[in-house]
Amino acid sequence: MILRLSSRACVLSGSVRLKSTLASFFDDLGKSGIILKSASSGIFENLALEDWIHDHVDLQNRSLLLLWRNSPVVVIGRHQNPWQECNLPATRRLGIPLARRRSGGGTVFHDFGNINMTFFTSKKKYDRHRNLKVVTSALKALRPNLDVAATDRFDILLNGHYKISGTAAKLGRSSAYHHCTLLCSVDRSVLSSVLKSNTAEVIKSNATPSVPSPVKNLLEVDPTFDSSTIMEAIASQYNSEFGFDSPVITVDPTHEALMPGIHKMAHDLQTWEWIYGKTPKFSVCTALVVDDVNIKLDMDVRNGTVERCALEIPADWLSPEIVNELISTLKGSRYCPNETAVLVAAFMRTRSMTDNVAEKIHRLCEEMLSVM
Ligand SMILES: Nc1ncnc2c1ncn2[C@@H]1O[C@H](COP(=O)(O)OC(=O)CCCC[C@@H]2CCSS2)[C@@H](O)[C@H]1O
Repeated sequence: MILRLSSRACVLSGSVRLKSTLASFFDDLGKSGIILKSASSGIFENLALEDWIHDHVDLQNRSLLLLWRNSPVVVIGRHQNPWQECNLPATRRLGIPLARRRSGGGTVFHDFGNINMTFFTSKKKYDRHRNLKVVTSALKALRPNLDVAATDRFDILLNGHYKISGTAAKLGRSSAYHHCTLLCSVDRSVLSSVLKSNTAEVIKSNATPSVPSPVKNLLEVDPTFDSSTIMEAIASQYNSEFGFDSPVITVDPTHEALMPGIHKMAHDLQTWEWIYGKTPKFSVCTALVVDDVNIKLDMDVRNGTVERCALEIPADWLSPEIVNELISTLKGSRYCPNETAVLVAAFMRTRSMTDNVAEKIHRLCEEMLSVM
């Protein structure tokens, strides 16, 4: 393992034969506080890095701060419903991925203008107020007149009104992490368009709802700010708040030899079963209008899969036999536009039907896909 160390920063890389994993490297380093910066801007790699640290690093005798940034992505909380929280057709159109994290809480948008910080500690030392104090003090050290303060729900507000940081946490048996965002120069128009659900009013569920707030970027109040300087200030404030003297160590979360098992962790976070399938049970009830005909769609979705489906369609528009066959096709399928479109296309190919009926089913299917 190579450790390139300058006065305030170092890079870990594995271009020579590795003798140890990241966890044993930390043990050898013997420091009680460590600051890492991820070399990746991929959300799944970065969430996997959090998981890996949480599962493999000894956090009873050390604390660790991870700094990271992502390319554009919507990140939902562990117990949320993506159809309720974001505009999935808009995210697909814009090519913005959706990720489900392991911590609770609400939905946020990230891009390169957003900094993420993860504070890992033992459960005993878990202290969100103190961590947020690191962030607000770092900002005040850079701009003494800046009005930033943490709230009782662990947001950080700018000028008492605009949210610049949101918090979530995961508490394990003996260790914990608190992670938070910091809005420096995020594209706010993309943020608001992807976080505005197109289907929230047709969904009923007990999933955790987000708490929307007016947001602002730090660079909107001071264009001379830049996110690298802010990250450095947070690192240095972390050292002084907790009495550590760690340099910022850059770590590459794709490095399997350094972090055995991390590839699988990143893979698991990208599966449909995790991102959509972990959605708490929900129902969809909506009125669709096809050819001026009113159709009621009523579904129960469990593990992201259609468990019950009812379609109320006038018998003189589509025969009850064909409607029942269509319902049986949808039952057990993923609540997902691609899978539904493929299943309905196969249904139409394998049944003999007039062109007129095929066109009606096609238009009905288009309407159903618009709520998925
Ligand atoms: N990036 C970012 N930062 C701060 N606030 C945001 C952001 N994106 C959206 N929002 C606003 O917060 C609410 C949701 O607030 P809510 O309080 O419901 O949720 C959160 O704050 C969760 C923060 C999760 C932090 C994790 C850290 C690493 S991975 S994600 C949303 O509707 C917007 O109004």
